[in-house]
Amino acid sequence: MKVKVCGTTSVRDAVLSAEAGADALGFIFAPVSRRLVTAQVAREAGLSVGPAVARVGVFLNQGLDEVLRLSEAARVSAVQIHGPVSSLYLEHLAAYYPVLRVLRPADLAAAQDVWRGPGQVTLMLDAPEPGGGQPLDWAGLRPEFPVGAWLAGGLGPQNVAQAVQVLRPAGVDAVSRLEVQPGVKDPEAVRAFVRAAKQAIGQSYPQ
Ligand SMILES: O=C(O)c1ccccc1NCC(=O)[C@H](O)[C@H](O)COP(=O)(O)O
Repeated sequence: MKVKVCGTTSVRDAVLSAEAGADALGFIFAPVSRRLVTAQVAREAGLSVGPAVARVGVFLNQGLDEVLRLSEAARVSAVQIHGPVSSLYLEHLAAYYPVLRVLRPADLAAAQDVWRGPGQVTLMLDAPEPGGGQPLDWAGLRPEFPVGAWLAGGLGPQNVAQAVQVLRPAGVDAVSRLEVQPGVKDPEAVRAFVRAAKQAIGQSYPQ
């Protein structure tokens, strides 16, 4: 199971998350976000942690040209796509980058746009408001939670172990419970989140 720390806006926070053991850092390029980062800062932050840590560009309702341009400029290693997009959009993007496709649980059944062709598209289930800190109903989601999917939505140091035990996601992602203010990490919360998530792996997955 992978652990992603999202909403990275500085070199300091990138290094902090990497040293805490995060497998992936999220850089949000959606203009509506309070954690918006420039491609230049994301690139510097990504370079500061080295190639073992995935650098994920996060997008919401943005066109392909913009996603590809910003991803190239920031030198990300994967992209995360929120909002309605077509299967053609995902197909195109997956030719360039591994894709984390974010859906709300309500959209899961009708998700026709999850790409199943060549290229890597991984599902992530998140709350309706990205970065809003609202946990999903893990028990209710259990029967339909897709194997290999990631989980986000209101995860933090206090609850990530329980979420992992219930759903056994392939990855977890969090932002708002790891901050002192939007876009600024709380070092203790980041360390505790990564530690709790990694400990939960040992207790929740068959060896
Ligand atoms: O966090 C944002 O501001 C944001 C804005 C627009 C699109 C995506 C955004 N965040 C994406 C993430 O990956 C968050 O980590 C995920 O939604 C979970 O957030 P939280 O519930 O606050 O942990």
